[in-house]
Amino acid sequence: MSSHSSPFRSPSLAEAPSEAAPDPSLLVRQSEVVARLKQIVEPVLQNDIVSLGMVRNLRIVEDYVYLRLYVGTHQQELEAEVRSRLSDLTWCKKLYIQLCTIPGVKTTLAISSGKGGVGKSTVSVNLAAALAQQGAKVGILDADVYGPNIPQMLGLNQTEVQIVGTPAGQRFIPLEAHGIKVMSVGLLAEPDHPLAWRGPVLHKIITQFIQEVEWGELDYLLIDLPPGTGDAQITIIQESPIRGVLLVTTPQQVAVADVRRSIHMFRRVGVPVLGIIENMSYLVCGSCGDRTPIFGSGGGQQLATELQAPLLGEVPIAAPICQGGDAGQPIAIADPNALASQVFQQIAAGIHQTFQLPGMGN
Ligand SMILES: Nc1ncnc2c1ncn2[C@@H]1O[C@H](COP(=O)(O)OP(=O)(O)OP(=O)(O)O)[C@@H](O)[C@H]1O
Repeated sequence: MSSHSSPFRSPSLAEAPSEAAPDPSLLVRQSEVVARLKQIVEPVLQNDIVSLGMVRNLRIVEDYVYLRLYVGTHQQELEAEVRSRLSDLTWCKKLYIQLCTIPGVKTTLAISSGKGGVGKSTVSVNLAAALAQQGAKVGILDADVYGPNIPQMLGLNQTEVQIVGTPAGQRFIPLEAHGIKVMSVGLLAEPDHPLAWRGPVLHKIITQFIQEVEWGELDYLLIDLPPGTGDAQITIIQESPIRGVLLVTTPQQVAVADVRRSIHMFRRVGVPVLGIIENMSYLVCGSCGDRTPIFGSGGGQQLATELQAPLLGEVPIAAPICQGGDAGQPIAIADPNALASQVFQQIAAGIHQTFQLPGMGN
């Protein structure tokens, strides 16, 4: 990950402006606030919290400053630092900071794709497995409301979700398979009934998912997003402290065009794009080992170059990957020496290197 240009860049912090022309004095105030926030450096990534997408929804209304601070559970002291940095703004009468965190979770990453069927869930479970094999505590939140198939891919399709009462309210207890904790929208649906949630119901269920799962302590939570750039994706992105997104694509031009749209959406809302994973990149010949790019070649690399997002790995197309998904045994676990498993291990190692979580032997 480190060999490419940084995925962390300054987003536009303000919410979409209203129709009316912006008040020039508020713009001055906004730039004063942003300048101060940009002085706060996150120690591991060595970048400022604005460029890292940790501050979003900045709003200034007269003498009030409102912002959302997106942090991991080990970074909550940043709130005090933000308060202290903004304390000398003489005009600021009140500072509202909404801390956006998931209890117990250090680093939340999203797995996204521009379109369905490119292997986003396959990548999520195998990457989770590879991270767990490298010693991390990992969970997957399957938020793909249109096709929640993570439980099946981990062999959990017939399992019921437990709900417990806690002093903070009711909580879902995640399931566990292969050492990975799992919560899925699919586990709440009747078997064989489509999830037809819309609008406010969808928003409420997603928000509940993010806030009401008893994860315990996790180094990484991978959120499997629905494909595309619709309401469901935006809600999840707004409600969760996503530190970065991994975009899955296949080499075809149609898939690549959709990923391009997704990348623009993430950057617009200020979520860093950590990189691209190209799936079904090539078929390896069983006898001679030659690689055939059956869906075309170079799509992932082309995007990486054009959009300055690193190409993190190229996963081959192989029957055992599909069979492993159907059988609830991800290839990274069933056959750690397979070429695809090695690609997932490399991507997982890059993630560890980037986030260097405390308590993980760094
Ligand atoms: N590299 C691969 N080699 C062989 N089969 C694969 C590979 N990647 C994914 N598949 C298979 O392709 C199908 C679609 O994969 P998957 O469900 O992971 O895609 P998805 O992007 O999550 O789809 P959706 O968003 O529509 O749920 C599955 O049957 C899966 O096993």
